[in-house]
Amino acid sequence: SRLTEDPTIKVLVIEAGLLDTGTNATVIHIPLLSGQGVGTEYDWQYVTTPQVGLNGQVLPYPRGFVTGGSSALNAMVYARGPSEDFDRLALVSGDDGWNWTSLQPYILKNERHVPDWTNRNVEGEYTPSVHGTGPLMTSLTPNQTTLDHLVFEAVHELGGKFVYNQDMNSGDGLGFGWMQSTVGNGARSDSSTAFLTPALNLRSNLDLLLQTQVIKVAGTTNATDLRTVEIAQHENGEMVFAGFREVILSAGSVGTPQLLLLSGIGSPDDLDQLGIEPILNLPNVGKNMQDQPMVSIQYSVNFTSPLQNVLTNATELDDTLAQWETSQTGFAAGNILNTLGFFRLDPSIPPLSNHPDPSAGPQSPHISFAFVDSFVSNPNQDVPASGNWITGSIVVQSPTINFSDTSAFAAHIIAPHPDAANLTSNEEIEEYIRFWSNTLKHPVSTARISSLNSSNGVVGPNLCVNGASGLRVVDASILPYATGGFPQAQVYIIAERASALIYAVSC
Ligand SMILES: Cc1cc2nc3c(=O)[nH]c(=O)nc-3n(C[C@H](O)[C@H](O)[C@H](O)COP(=O)(O)OP(=O)(O)OC[C@H]3O[C@@H](n4cnc5c(N)ncnc54)[C@H](O)[C@@H]3O)c2cc1C
Repeated sequence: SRLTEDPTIKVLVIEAGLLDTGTNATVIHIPLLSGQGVGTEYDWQYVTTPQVGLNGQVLPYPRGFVTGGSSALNAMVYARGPSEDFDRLALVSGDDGWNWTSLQPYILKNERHVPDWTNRNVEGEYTPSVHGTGPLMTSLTPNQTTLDHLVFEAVHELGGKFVYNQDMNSGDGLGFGWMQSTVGNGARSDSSTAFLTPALNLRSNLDLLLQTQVIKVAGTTNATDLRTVEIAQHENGEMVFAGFREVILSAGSVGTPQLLLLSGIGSPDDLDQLGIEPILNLPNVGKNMQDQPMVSIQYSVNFTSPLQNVLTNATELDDTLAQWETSQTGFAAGNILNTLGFFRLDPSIPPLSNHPDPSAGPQSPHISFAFVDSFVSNPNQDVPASGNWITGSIVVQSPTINFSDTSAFAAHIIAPHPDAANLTSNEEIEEYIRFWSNTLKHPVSTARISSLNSSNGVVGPNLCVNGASGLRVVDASILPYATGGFPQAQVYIIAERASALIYAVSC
C-alpha cells in the first residue's frame, strides 16, 4: 500500500491463500469469533514436530492462508511491547533508526485508536497521545464485565509489581491494563482491510495474484542477483516472472525461511541433505526460532458471564451474530479478551537466578497473562458441560496463584478446574505446564536481523538479504528476539519503516 502511493512504482502481491471476502470469511471479520479461523480453509494448518519440552506433544501451528496473513487469524491483541524491545533491535542491527524514539513517526503513521461501537467514555483507559493517524484501527472493549473489574480490584489489592498501566502501547511495557484490539467499526482491522484492500480499490499500480504459491526466488544472469520469482497456481503449473526491481519476502516466520532454503540460501549442509544447490551460505536461515508458550488454568466461579451465555446458548449466539450481520454492533463486535498484564519474574529465584535475563531490559516483561470470562481449554482438554468458568492464561509461568488468593477473587472463585486442583509443589506445577501448554503462535527470528559486519544474521539493517542483491525480507522473521509485547504491532511498525527504506535504499 505504501509503495503504491508513488504512481511510478508498480507492485505485484503474490499470495498463496484465499481472498478474505465471501460468506465463510465472516469468521475472520467478526471479533467475537476471533480464533475460529484457525483450522479452516484460511489456515495453512501446519503442525509442530514432537516438542521435547512438552512431553513429546505435537501441537497445531496455524498460519494465515489468506490476504492479511496471520493478522486475519490472530487474537487481535495490539501491544507494541516495551520501548526497550526496539532499542535492542537498534543495538542488534547497529542502526539507530530502529530505536523507539526514531521509530515514532512510523508508529504513529500506521495505527489509530478509534471508539468502540458503543462510543462509551474511555477516559483513563488509554492515552490518546501515544496513538496516531494510520489505517490500522485499534479500540478498547465495548463489553466490560464483572471479571474485568475483579482483575483491577486484585491488581489494586496486590500492589507492588501489579501496577495499573494506562496504555501498554506507550513504550511502558509493564503492568495490567485494558487491552487494545485491532477492531474498528465493529470488525477486525488487519493488514488486508487496513492496507491491501483499500490500495487495490484505489490504485492501478497494485496487482494481486491469489492462490499462487511462490516456489523460489532466483537469479537470471548472476546467481545471487535475485529478482526473478518462480510461482505455481497448481501442481505442475510453474511459471517464471523475471525482472523485478526488487523481490520482498513477507511470507512470515515459517514461509520466509522455507522460501530462502528452496532458493538455495541457508546452511550448505542443510541444503545438500534436501538436494538443493546452495547459492548463498547463510547458516541462520530457519534457525533461532523463538515462540511464546502459554498455559491456562480455569476456575469455576459464582457469577455468570455474558460471553459464556453467548457461547453456550445457540439462540443467543444466533441473535448476536444476526445483529452483527445487520449493523456490525452488539456483543459480537468486541474481542473476547478485555485486559492484559505484563510482569517481571523475581530475579532471586530460578530460572532468573541461574540464567541470564532474557528480557530486553529492566522495564521489560518475562511473563504476561490475560483472563477470559469463559472456559478456554488447553490443547486436548475437554470443555465442561456445565458451570460458570473463568480462565487465566499465563505465558511462561504462573503467578495466578497470587491472583486467586486476593479477596477480590476469593469471594467469587468456587474451585480450580480438577486438572489444576492439586498444584502445590514445583514438580506438580511443572508437570501441569508440560502436559497442557500451547503456543501463542508468535514465531520470530528465523531470518533474523543483524549488523552489517555480523555473520549471525540473515538480513542487514536495511532488511536486505546478506550477500544477495535484489532481495529483502519484511515480516516477523527478521525480529531478533521474541517480543515483550505481542508481535503484530511490531510487524506493522517494521513494515512502515521498511517502506521508507525501500524508497531510500535499493537492495
Ligand atoms: C492463531 C493466531 C493468534 C495470534 N494472536 C496474536 C495476537 O493476538 N496479537 C499479535 O500481536 N499477534 C498474534 N499472532 C501473531 C501475528 O498474527 C503474527 O506475528 C503476524 O501476523 C506475522 O506477520 P507476518 O507478516 O510475519 O506473517 P503472516 O501474517 O503469517 O503472513 C504471511 C503471508 O505469506 C503468505 N505466504 C506464505 N508462504 C507463501 C508462499 N510460498 N507463496 C505465497 N504466499 C505465501 C501467507 O499465506 C500469508 O498470507 C497470532 C497468530 C496466530 C496464527
